[in-house]
Amino acid sequence: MSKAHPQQWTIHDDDHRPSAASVAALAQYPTTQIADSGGPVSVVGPGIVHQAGGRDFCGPALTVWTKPGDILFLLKAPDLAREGDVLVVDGGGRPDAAILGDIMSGALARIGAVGIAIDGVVRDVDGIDEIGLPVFARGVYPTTGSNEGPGAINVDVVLGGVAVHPGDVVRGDASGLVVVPREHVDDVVALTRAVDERERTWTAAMRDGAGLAEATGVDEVIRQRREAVGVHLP
Ligand SMILES: O=C([O-])CC(=O)C(=O)O
Ligand SMILES: [Mg+2]
Repeated sequence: MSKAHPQQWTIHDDDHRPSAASVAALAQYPTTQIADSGGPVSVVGPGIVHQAGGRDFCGPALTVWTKPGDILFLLKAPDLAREGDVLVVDGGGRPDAAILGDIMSGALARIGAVGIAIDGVVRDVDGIDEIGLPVFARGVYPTTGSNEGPGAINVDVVLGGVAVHPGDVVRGDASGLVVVPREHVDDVVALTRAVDERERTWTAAMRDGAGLAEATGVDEVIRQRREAVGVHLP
């Protein structure tokens, strides 16, 4: 949990967002297939999970770093948000001071933000459920913390052990969160399409009567792995 950031007190408004078409292409695929793509994808560490609102979103990151438990720069963040954005907050994982609730979520929803991912805890879950904006965080806690800074907006942050740069694309669904660097979104879409096609082939084969092992070609993999480790069975 860091109480300082090299760019604390900074607010950037540069637009690093990838094209809406690239974001929409990535949004077609679930986090699981994106994570399986083998491309330059970060998987947000365990512990940051769905807390309130919807579950499904995909959009470029508007990043906030805040002193753990402080809400000053979260209150400013909606001024920098654009339609389609995902608010990503590095709150150092602090568990005993909520840094977002239904008032902030409502302000972001009105601007057209599509999701919120917080390395920290949140509150006002019922209100956020009513608003519907997906919120992922480490947990819930009823009291807020301080309102004095420092913080920073649109700087490099860490979410669940993963680096997030402003404009990187965050995809969330019921399985979790993945982050795709803004300059690699199209590459990851192409790699993920191949995963989807492979899974469709398996499903079609099983629909035609194949078992799981046959459909996935796993017998051949087991044979090769046995050979590799030098096990020779009849
Ligand atoms: O956690 C906080 O202080 C913010 C809050 O309650 C809200 O946005 O409704
Ligand atoms: Mg509140």
